[in-house]
Amino acid sequence: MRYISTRGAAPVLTFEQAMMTGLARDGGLYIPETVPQFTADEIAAFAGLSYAEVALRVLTPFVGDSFQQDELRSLITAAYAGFNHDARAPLVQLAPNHFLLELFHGPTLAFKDFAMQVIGQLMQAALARSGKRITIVGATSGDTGSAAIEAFRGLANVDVFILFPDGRVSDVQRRQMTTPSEANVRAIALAGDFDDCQARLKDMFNDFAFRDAVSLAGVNSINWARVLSQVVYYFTAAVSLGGPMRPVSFTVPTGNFGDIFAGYIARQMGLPIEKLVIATNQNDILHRTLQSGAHTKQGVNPSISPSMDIQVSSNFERLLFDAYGRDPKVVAEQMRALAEEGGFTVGQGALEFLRDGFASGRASEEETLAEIAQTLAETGELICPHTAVAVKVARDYLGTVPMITLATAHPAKFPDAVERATGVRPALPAHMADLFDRPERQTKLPNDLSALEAFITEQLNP
Ligand SMILES: Cc1ncc(COP(=O)(O)O)c(C=O)c1O
Ligand SMILES: N[C@@H](CCOP(=O)(O)O)C(=O)O
Repeated sequence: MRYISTRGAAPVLTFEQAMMTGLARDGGLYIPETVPQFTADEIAAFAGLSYAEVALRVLTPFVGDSFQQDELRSLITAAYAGFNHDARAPLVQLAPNHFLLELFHGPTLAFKDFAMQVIGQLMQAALARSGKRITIVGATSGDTGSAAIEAFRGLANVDVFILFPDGRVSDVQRRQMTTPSEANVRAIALAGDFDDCQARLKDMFNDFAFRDAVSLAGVNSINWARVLSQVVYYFTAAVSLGGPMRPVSFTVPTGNFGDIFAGYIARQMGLPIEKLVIATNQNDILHRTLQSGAHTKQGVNPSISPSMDIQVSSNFERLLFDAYGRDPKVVAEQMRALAEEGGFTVGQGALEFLRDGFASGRASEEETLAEIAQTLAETGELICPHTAVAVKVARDYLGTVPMITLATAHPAKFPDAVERATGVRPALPAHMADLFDRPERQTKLPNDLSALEAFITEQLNP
């Protein structure tokens, strides 16, 4: 299996190389040259298997020679050992044809654990073989950061720096990043929004002198291995509702477009998915793009679903690559226009491709609060604001095909919003019960590449 860049001017890599490289050296994102296919019988055979075994079958054709089967099996098994639900990703029924896919039973209570725990295992195995040391820099709007810290804290050959937007994550999310005491992990509160964090991260990758000096690695969904690991739960969920003989639809709360892009890959691999619905909060660039064809930034507007407060949606580049018939020149030009002119217009053929593959909707702040209350009243389920955005949008697409809405975080990560909507303050699980008693450690830095690089360099060379 070979990996190519969406911008067409970076070396072609193996799975392991793409995982360790992060952003391609031409600024693009790595993507498999071809997407492996499963037959209906192969998918049907997933029924009754453990989550880890399905993950092994889904990952294997993408991994190629990078990991041997037995090694991959034991790494995946270790990755999911710390989840606190036997099914790992259980389904809960909300209505006759509407299901919630609970993705918050991992150690940091968000769907990020599904991929980050796998990446943690795979990267450690690759580093043990190479004897190298890496510096992971991550950008987070709240959940990627804690999942990355959890997966890599305490490791001798990895340093982790997480950039989060100062004042724009929930208190629980911030404390998950600032309270771990291991010296190899550092949380940086950046004066800016998530788009600034992600832009500075990409700037670091594009500064080859810095990148090479610190052996920079990425664990955002820039990294193909992140997206790949998220493909698995589309299969387990669909199969448990009768797939592939019975099609299903998914509604996905969307920000950086990694999670729903994983659903798009599952569909390409042969999983019958009728609708893939993009659900956005008031930061609705993706919904507006599907409606009008204009992909135009309007500035990030802080919301009660802060992890989705994103306007530069990184993985949309991977979808555009396909929408334009895998023409890297068009992608590179549109990404230049987004960065320098604030947007671009999607060409007619590409727009039809997007509309054939996806539906979309948006939920306002009021609608999100109302949905948290309505879901509790109707079903007894307490949902987080990100999940509520998706449940609200999904309601417009309910039909005869089962709808699976992704529940991406535990409500206790966003207790203020949930309490405001319902009067109920969700409690943190036992392993995090003392989170607010633990001392915090963070560094506040300006939204400035030189300042960030200087801080990281100094921390690595005290
Ligand atoms: C809780 C939660 N829901 C939804 C999303 C959006 O996912 P994605 O960025 O993959 O579109 C995020 C951030 O990634 C998140 O943390
Ligand atoms: N919502 C994310 C933003 C980063 O997304 P990623 O999938 O690219 O890591 C977060 O919680 O940090």
